[in-house]
Amino acid sequence: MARISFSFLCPASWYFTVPTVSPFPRQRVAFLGLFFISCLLLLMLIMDFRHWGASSPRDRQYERYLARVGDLEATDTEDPDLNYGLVVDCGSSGSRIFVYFWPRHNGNPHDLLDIKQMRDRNSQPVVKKIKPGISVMADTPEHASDYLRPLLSFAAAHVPVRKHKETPLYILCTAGMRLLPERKQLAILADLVKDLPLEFDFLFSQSQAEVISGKQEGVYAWIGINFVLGRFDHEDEADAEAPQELVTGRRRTVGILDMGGASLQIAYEVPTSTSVLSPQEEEAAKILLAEFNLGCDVQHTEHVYRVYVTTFLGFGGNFARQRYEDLVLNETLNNNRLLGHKTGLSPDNPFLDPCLPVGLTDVVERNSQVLHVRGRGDWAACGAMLSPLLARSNTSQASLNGIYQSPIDFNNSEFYGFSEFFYCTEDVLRIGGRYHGPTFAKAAQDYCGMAWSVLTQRFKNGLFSSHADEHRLKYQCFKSAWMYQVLHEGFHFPYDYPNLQTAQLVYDREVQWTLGAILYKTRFLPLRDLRQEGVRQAHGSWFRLSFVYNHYLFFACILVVLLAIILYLLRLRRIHHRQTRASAPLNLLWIEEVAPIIGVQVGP
Ligand SMILES: Nc1nc2c(ncn2[C@@H]2O[C@H](COP(=O)(O)OP(=O)(O)OP(=O)(O)O)[C@@H](O)[C@H]2O)c(=O)[nH]1
Repeated sequence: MARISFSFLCPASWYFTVPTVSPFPRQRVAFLGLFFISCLLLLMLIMDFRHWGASSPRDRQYERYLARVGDLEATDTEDPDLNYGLVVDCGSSGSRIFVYFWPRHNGNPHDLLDIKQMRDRNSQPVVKKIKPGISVMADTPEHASDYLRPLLSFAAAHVPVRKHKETPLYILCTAGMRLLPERKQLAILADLVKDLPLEFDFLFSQSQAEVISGKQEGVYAWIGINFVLGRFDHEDEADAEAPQELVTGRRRTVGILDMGGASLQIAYEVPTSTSVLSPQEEEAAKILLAEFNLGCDVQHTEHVYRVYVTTFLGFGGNFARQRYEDLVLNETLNNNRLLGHKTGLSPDNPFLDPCLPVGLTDVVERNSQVLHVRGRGDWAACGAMLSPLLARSNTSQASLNGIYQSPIDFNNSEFYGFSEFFYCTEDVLRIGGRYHGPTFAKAAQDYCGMAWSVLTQRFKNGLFSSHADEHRLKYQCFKSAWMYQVLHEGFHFPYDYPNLQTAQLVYDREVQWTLGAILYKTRFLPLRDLRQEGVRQAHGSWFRLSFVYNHYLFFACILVVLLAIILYLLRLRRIHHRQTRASAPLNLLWIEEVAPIIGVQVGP
């Protein structure tokens, strides 16, 4: 048995033997070896391609952590690769501008743009708020652009000037404007479209200034929070932070409750097949369902979401108070007329309002009618008085205003409450975060029962949140009772529902519907980036797959070449053996022929 050493290829100890009895098996072994190694390499290549662009779950979690930390840092305005976008939220109680930015799209068509709120040099979010709402310009629409100027000047000072031209500006108006006649809405928007481009260089056209529907507002809020929570990530089960959150291969999304000054929104994802409905309910459900694709391409159907979304105009905290005052004024004056009373007609005979803190005095005026009120801070009585304002119907499938509500699985769901849901729990009660019905009710009841003089003293002593103002103090009792009624009586949330978080910041990001709006409006931008990238790489794509780019391919080539050399050497050796055997008789012949001539003796 001959031993063939491959020491020129491998370390000295890496040698193996091949029988030399027959050259055929030896060659077969070599071929088998080549085949085996090639398969191995192919497998490695396939695995490498599968994971191309994807990192391990641990890496992903670490990347997410880093991204969250990065979110808190000042935005690098020197970075030429950053894009910016502006959203003005023109609400009923005020207007705010949010400045967002995002780096180039990462190239994965499954991902949305990584949009974040811009932070200034001091790492503070770039946001500015003004009061009152834009609807105050209803009678002087020609000055609407003057009203918004402070907000846009503020944004212009933060976004790098070289980026202004490519920075989209969206002016989106909500319930305050919705309540105006259409003619007045259009006059305000027309003034913005005409005058703002004269002064500011942002990317802005007529379609970018609009009064959005409550349904849109709800969907945007839903998109915003689910994006911040990473619920649109489509990952392997092993990658999920909480694997039970995964439903049919994607993460379970959270629902939202958003109570503004004038309107209220609820939105949550519903399964494609809901329980059996009557034809009328089926019809109602269709109107209240929004189906949309967050993918950058219509073909990416894994980004299609079906969301139940409803808006209730007049159910926001401030507007609900107005409706309540209307109700109280009308009922009191009617009773006065019928019973000959004089309740509320003078300060010394006020209407005792259970929804105001004890001792707080106020005057309600409607047209020429006046009602004097004084708080008596009775949480239970306040709740009872609010009940008619919920306008519920008798069916259990309906929520506020008798509107059909898609079933919520209260044992397997998660909700976030924004705006008034957060302010009511946090500003003065300081129990924002995880909501617990009985705890909230107790704290709100205690607040209502406090004397107004005590509350104002506590306010002066700075015992409440820095966001709390006198308006909050005054209406906290009413708003907390309203929020409680809406949640439990209107939307049928169990009193001990454990999965509601009230929030303004999530992972230190301010979660507003405006974030969802810009995500939705820029959802096709990744497609544009991907196309550009595609064109750029058209020539380089083969090169990307070449051995210079992929080290497995590089090693594969080297091994193939080396194996080819080995085979060649084996073949040479075989030929050499054959020749040696064939030349042996010749040698003998040569000896026989030549020996006599030169006198050599052959043999014994
Ligand atoms: N504590 C606190 N209260 C706020 C803040 N912003 C607004 N509010 C108050 O919360 C109430 C509701 O305001 P928003 O949530 O901004 O609602 P809006 O956008 O004006 O109302 P809609 O047009 O119905 O969406 C108002 O009474 C505001 O005065 C804030 O940042 N902190």
